[in-house]
Amino acid sequence: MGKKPIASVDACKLNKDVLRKIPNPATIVIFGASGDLTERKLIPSLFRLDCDGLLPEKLAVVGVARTEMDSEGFRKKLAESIEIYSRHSKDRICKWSKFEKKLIYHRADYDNLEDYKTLNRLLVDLGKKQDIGANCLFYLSTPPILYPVIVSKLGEAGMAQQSDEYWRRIIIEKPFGRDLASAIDLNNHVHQVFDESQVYRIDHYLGKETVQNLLVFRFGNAIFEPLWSRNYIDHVQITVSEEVGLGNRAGYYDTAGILRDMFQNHLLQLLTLTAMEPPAGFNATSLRDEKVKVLKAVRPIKPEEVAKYTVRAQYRTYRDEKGVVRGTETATFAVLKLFIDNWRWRNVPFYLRSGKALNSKVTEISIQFRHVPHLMFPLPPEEQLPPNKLVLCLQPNEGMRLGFETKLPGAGMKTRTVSMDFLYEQDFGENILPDAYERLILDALQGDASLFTRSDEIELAWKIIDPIIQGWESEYAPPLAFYELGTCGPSKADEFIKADDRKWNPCI
Ligand SMILES: NC(=O)C1=CN([C@@H]2O[C@H](COP(=O)(O)OP(=O)(O)OC[C@H]3O[C@@H](n4cnc5c(N)ncnc54)[C@H](OP(=O)(O)O)[C@@H]3O)[C@@H](O)[C@H]2O)C=CC1
Ligand SMILES: O=C1O[C@H](COP(=O)(O)O)[C@@H](O)[C@H](O)[C@H]1O
Repeated sequence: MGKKPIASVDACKLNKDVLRKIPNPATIVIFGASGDLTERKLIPSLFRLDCDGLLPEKLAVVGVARTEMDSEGFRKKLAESIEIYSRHSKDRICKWSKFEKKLIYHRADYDNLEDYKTLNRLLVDLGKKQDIGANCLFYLSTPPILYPVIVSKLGEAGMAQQSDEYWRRIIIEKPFGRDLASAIDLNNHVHQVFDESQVYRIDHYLGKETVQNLLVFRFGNAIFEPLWSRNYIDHVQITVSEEVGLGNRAGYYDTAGILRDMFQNHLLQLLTLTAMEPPAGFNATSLRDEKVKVLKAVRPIKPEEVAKYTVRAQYRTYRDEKGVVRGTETATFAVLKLFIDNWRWRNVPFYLRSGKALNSKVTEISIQFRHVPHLMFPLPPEEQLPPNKLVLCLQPNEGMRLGFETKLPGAGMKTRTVSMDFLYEQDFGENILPDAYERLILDALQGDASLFTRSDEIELAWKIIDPIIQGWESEYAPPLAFYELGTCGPSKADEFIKADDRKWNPCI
């Protein structure tokens, strides 16, 4: 269509302008600072925000972990990872020397109160000497088993308390609990120390630009919303396919599996944003209230129904991976068929599908419309025109595609499916999309919890997932299917949707 891309320099400016509201001076304290997430996501995101001038001048980042290291060692380790992982490393590496001065390492044992008191003295010192003040964002980036003890010690050391002059906030990484009971426990635990308004439960999918664009697409345009219901939509497919396998996360993954790792959080979040009613305003309460209504309306799959509504599978070599329990039944691929029992979505199936070690990395939401009610064009008996399809691609080719029928030129009335496409890269330039963590850390510093999950959302999501896990661990479980690495998943998944006279959008 020969779209003219906006020059990427303008796109960068556009992006910065949208986000530009520099937070007040603050210290960010990362627990688990010697770990993978800190190195791969958190520090690179903070660095990029700093490069883009979106962080306050007066800022300190204190990394806390048990590993013996000093601040120099911490900076050196991260500098190496910045070179490897940062998308803009070559252009920006000179800025690193300025940024790294903000990084401080504090060795601590997570259960030692004395270490927290020393940490507190360090924060007070930084606050005074560098004029940062007392605003503090704690980031829990340790294995989840450590969350309760860290929260308790922060409370005991008096570090969670805020005042009219300064704020204290805490970001808690996923997974938030491993079932409903443990999530409630963790919520209760956290609420003994922090008020809900101080708590930011992160689901990095909500920080993805294209996920937020789903809101603009639905509620910033008048033409799609009237079609967005059972009256026009036949079914919805939400797919998160990954090429990566287990990596070095066996300890966590083998006890979690795909439902806890991906469905309880990311896939259900995508479902809520796709299905929710228009919120009255773009603020944390309105958005979260609407998402909660969707989760409440999801028809639970009972343990005895799992064979009817789910597929579970494992990639062929999973059991040979290091750290995996021999003969484990942990699923690395799943399909769920969910229904939302409300006026808008009654009897519209939402097929949720995700898996590891597949043939491509794709995240997309595919809205499949109904067939035309009456076909006036001559077609052989039993044949139908393909229905319209709207695909929202969240990664990697971020954009949207609307498929519709056109007449093939020439004699007769033959048709072909064509599409209208929007690609971020084409309209806004390359490398325009910030990493999800950039957006979310910035939001937390600014006190905007809209893109974080509330305690009731987390608990409702577990209420949907728990009975399925129970069913999978019971006599009602569908047989575990197997699939080869680098394929589209098990044939069982194809049979599952075919039984409903539908087929998967051919993305994976
Ligand atoms: N990595 C990722 O891509 C993602 C991670 N997450 C979540 O973020 C959190 C952090 O992830 P990640 O960085 O990968 O985790 P790591 O396994 O790398 O752990 C982070 C740090 O925690 C400390 N630690 C690890 N195990 C123990 C233990 N048994 N007892 C005490 N301390 C321990 C270690 O530091 P030290 O020994 O120095 O104290 C380690 O460097 C997790 O909750 C994870 O689920 C969420 C989404 C993606
Ligand atoms: O939270 C997680 O997400 C990643 C996938 O995230 P993406 O941004 O790369 O789509 C997944 O690999 C991991 O297992 C899970 O814990």
